[in-house]
Amino acid sequence: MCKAITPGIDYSLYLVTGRELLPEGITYIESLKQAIEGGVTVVQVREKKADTGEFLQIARESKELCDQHNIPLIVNDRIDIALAIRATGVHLGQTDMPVAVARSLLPPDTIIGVSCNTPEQVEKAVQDGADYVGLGAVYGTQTKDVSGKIIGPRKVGLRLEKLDGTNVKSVVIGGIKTSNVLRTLHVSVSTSGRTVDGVAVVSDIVASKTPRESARTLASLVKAFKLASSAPALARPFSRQLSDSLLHDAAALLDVVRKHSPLIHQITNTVVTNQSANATLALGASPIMATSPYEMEDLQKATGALLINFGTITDKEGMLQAGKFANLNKKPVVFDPVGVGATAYRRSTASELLNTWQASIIKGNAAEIGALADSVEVQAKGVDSGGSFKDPAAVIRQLARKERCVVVLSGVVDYITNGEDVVALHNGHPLLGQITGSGCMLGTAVATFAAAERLRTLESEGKGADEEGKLVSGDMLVAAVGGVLALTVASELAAAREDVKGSGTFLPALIDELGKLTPEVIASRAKAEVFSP
Ligand SMILES: Cc1ncc(COP(=O)(O)OP(=O)(O)O)c(N)n1
Ligand SMILES: Cc1ncsc1CCOP(=O)(O)O
Repeated sequence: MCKAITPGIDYSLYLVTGRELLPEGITYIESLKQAIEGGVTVVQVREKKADTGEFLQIARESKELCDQHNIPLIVNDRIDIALAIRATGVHLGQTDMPVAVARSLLPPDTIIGVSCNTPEQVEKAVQDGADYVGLGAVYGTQTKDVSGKIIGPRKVGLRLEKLDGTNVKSVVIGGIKTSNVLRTLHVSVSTSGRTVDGVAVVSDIVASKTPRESARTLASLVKAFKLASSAPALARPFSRQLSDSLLHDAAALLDVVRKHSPLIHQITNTVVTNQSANATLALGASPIMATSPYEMEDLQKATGALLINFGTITDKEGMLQAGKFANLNKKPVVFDPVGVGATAYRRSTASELLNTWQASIIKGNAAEIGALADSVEVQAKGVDSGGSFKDPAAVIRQLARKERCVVVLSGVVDYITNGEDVVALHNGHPLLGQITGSGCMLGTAVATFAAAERLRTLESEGKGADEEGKLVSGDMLVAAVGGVLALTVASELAAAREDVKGSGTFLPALIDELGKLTPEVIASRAKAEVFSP
């Protein structure tokens, strides 16, 4: 449909009003004024209970205030009110007036936004000529009944894909707040790399006693995210020489581990807890194996990184809380979805965990990675993997893009990707496959190196201007390469020892060799191949 060119609205922080949520002691207009002063970039007047006269009055007052601050005003549902106050736009739901009818009634340059819950609704909104779409509900919320309509942050990208090749803008809505806005923006990306233009918020601003500060915090996080994501991507075009520098950087992290001895918080399975804690100590870090949800808020302030391994899922609430607070404190989160393909409960738990927090690195064997990537090529045998992929690089790249994190595929050859470059590591000894928990120790080593990489970045580069907009500092590809090399190189050294006669003597020797490793030994023994897309 042919329509006027969209004037440049800044959708970064889109306030949807909600008078019923105002705290005692603050008027609607005062709250709106403070929100605008705090950095709201567009306002929608949403009145679900007011009669026409009252709605008109509120809309008029809102328009006057918005005009004073040069902020566009959108009216929810009501074309007549939008016309009466000469609003910048209207926002229409799926059961409201069709876009074409609204457009025929409104001045030609009026902005029309449409609520979309499904990808098909986005497709239709585009065809109908919407200027922007409100995608939601992303999370549950008390502000509106969204039962049966919660998308989850990891599914926003599927809706954004429908905007490819168009100039239609998008905001996410539903349960967005200061504590989840960075994670929501980070994961709301289509496979083509399209991100949302802004976040729409009701309660986190309107129900606040200090709406100016609430809006300021949200606005600053959205701005910081945009700054961080517009920074040039990893400036490490791969060549043989650069792969050497990657290996060197990865190996050097061992010295950072030994210097800082970061606390590595591990919620892991009962089979391997002790051995993973010993591996952490041997590398030079400090293990803490706490599982209670009640201590996660405090703990994540002190940790260097978090490992969540759900081999025996007895403490799901602890896993949910730990990851949430690790994200809030910008600590790396390594997820080891042990046996995820084996049961429906594991699959739904993995989904719940990944919807609640952002993993920095996902590590799994072929069956686990296959299950998360929705591939049926490799099947699980209990928690073990029953084979390998024809094109492992393609599978992990796709998963890394979908989950917006680094992915480690463990096996005879270990593959690691950030969604673009893939590193294949050919280190390791077959005895690793003959002891229980070697995969879990790999997760421990990766988490330890992730903590070191974060510390190295903060130490060497300080808090860069774009740091506020990132979920975690540092290059998690380098961290994952370092962690995998540490364990696999140590396994080769352990297996070569004369006192190692089989898997029984191999495990203590492995712990010893982890303790004796040096960055030089890791770098000199690393056998790596790097593939760029
Ligand atoms: C920006 C934005 N997105 C979605 C909505 C929801 O609109 P709708 O589906 O029409 O539901 P109500 O808001 O009318 O209850 C919105 N208002 N704004
Ligand atoms: C209007 C609307 N549409 C989908 S969710 C929602 C309410 C969002 O409110 P909050 O930001 O308080 O979760």
